[in-house]
Amino acid sequence: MKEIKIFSPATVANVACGFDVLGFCLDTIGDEMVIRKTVEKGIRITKIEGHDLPYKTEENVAGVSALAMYNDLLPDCGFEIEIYKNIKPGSGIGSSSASAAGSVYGINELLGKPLDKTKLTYFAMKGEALASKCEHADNLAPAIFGGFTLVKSAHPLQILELPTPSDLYATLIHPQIEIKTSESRAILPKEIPLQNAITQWANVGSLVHALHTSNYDLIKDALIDVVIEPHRKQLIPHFGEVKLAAMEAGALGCAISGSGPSIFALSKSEATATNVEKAIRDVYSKTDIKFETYVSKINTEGIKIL
Ligand SMILES: Nc1ncnc2c1ncn2[C@@H]1O[C@H](COP(=O)(O)OP(=O)(O)OP(=O)(O)O)[C@@H](O)[C@H]1O
Ligand SMILES: N[C@@H](CCO)C(=O)O
Repeated sequence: MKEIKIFSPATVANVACGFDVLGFCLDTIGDEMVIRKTVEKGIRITKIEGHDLPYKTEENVAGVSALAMYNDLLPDCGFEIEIYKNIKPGSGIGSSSASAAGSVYGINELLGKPLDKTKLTYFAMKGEALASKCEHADNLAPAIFGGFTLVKSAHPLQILELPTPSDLYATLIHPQIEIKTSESRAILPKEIPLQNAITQWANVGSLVHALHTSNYDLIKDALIDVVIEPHRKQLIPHFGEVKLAAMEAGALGCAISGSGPSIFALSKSEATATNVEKAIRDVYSKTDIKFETYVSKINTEGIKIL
């Protein structure tokens, strides 16, 4: 195989209580990428459509992750990468992760799959670090493994795949403002009160248990973030109103997606997720901020070949 075309999905990191460890994969939103073997050695980005991003290999997350893998495997060929970007950079739904994960996934396929998914995530983290100024895998792991994932440890990298209850649907609203992950990390406190830590780790444990047992009431109780949301919510206009509208429309929970500005809600059934979409659209329709909304099944497959 000389060339491969892939779909690299958008993802929701943190899932309310699991800052930097939990994430899930979306179905209907994602980038496409073409990866091609070349005689000329090295990694080149030859085409980017959809958004204005750097072509220089060392300045694009797709190039940085691909180069890290390439320098480790030292294959007897080079690779060209084309990026067809649908996920707006700085959206909070894993735009940088989709590129960082997509390039290593594609190269691995073209080389006959020498690496497992954890090793792919490891190299993708090198690219993700360019965007967020730190190596974290909570968007990358769900993009590569699919479904819900928990990053047990980033160094050494250990990823747990969690089950996806079959009736769970996500609703997303993406206000068209850009929040850089590096900036929304910079405003976070370095220390947190012990009582908040206790509440948060109880919620993470409960959410993991709820996913294993398809306990939707417990999902609702656990989708609460007392550590990060209080600091980041002021970066997102109308966050409180969106959350209230989503909960009144029947969502199990509603929180900031990744580092924002996107906001996600989880619901039991597609019909409820669609009602939630309507309710949160109504909030932003009354403002002059442009926005997009999506309803998505949880994507249990992750990145796939088209
Ligand atoms: N291939 C790429 N795709 C997306 N962003 C890229 C890419 N290469 C470099 N970047 C840079 O990364 C930054 C966007 O990444 P960032 O992590 O801030 O947003 P995000 O991935 O949408 O958010 P989140 O990680 O919270 O979901 C922008 O500064 C962008 O220029
Ligand atoms: N866990 C990360 C996800 C965004 O890349 C954050 O919230 O900063």
